[in-house]
Amino acid sequence: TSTKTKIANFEFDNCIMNAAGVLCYDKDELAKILNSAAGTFVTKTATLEPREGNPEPRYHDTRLGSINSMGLPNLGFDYYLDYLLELKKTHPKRTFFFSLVGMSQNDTHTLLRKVQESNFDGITELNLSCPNVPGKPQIAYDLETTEKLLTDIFSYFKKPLGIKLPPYFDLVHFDQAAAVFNKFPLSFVNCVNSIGNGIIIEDEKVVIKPKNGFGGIGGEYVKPTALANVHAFYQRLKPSIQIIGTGGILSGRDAFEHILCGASMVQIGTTLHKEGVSAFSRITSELKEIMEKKGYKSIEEFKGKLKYL
Ligand SMILES: C=Cc1c(C(=O)O)[nH]c(=O)[nH]c1=O
Repeated sequence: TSTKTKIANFEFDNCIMNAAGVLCYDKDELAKILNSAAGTFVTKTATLEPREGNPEPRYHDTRLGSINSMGLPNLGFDYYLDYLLELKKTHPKRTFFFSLVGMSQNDTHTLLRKVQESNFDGITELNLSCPNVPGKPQIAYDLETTEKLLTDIFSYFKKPLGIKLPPYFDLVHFDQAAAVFNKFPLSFVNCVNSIGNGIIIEDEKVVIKPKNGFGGIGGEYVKPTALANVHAFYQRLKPSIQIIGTGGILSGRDAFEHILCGASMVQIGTTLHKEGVSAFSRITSELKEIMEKKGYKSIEEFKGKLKYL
């Protein structure tokens, strides 16, 4: 039984990895994932210049998940590119994900042109769904802007590229979004980013400082929405655009459900933040156990095979 997978024609020994933003801020954190049971890693979403992010407290775990309004703190594009190029020398056979977004469309083009011209030969994940930069709407909720951005990007960007999406909640929005994405040579869509702008309260107070306590929700709260987005896009997108499933994965069972809905790779966020990298080996062995019980030798045998009543 193997949990190996392929994304953009790259092979990974394991279809389980981290979600951008969790345990991927610097080289030390990324090295922990590199040396864990995870199949690969994605960096914290990088912007052109380093960012401090929002005032703390800006992350809070709850029994059922998490809330965050980090505000895109990161060490800047060059830091992550340098590390990724270093890894080409020390780990030439491995493929990694580089998450990025500009604070403006121009910045996004500057970043992607830098990637295009660099020796980075992994996979780029363009984050179209950060819910926590005050004054900046989530790009992917504006399909006209998204289409224009992708049109411009694919006029010069020729390396593997996927997009990180916010959750959609309306079947017509799935149709409209899929119609846009199907126009482009995307390697994947990653569903879903945190559910934007929830509130968690303890006693009479919010638990995070930014935005009067409004923040992105992750964990058990979001699995039904994550599974629906994975499956909706799996049903609607052309086969060349794969699905990465993110959201509410605490166990091998949850990973199994994401793959059943059509995911070719699954990403762990809140659970990784709570448990650390041992979550990767635990979830992988739980998934393998389920596959063995059901007689599945590879994830291809049940990927997308969700049954209807
Ligand atoms: C990249 C910004 C994001 C952040 C953040 O840095 O606040 N939090 C999320 O839950 N998702 C994001 O995409």
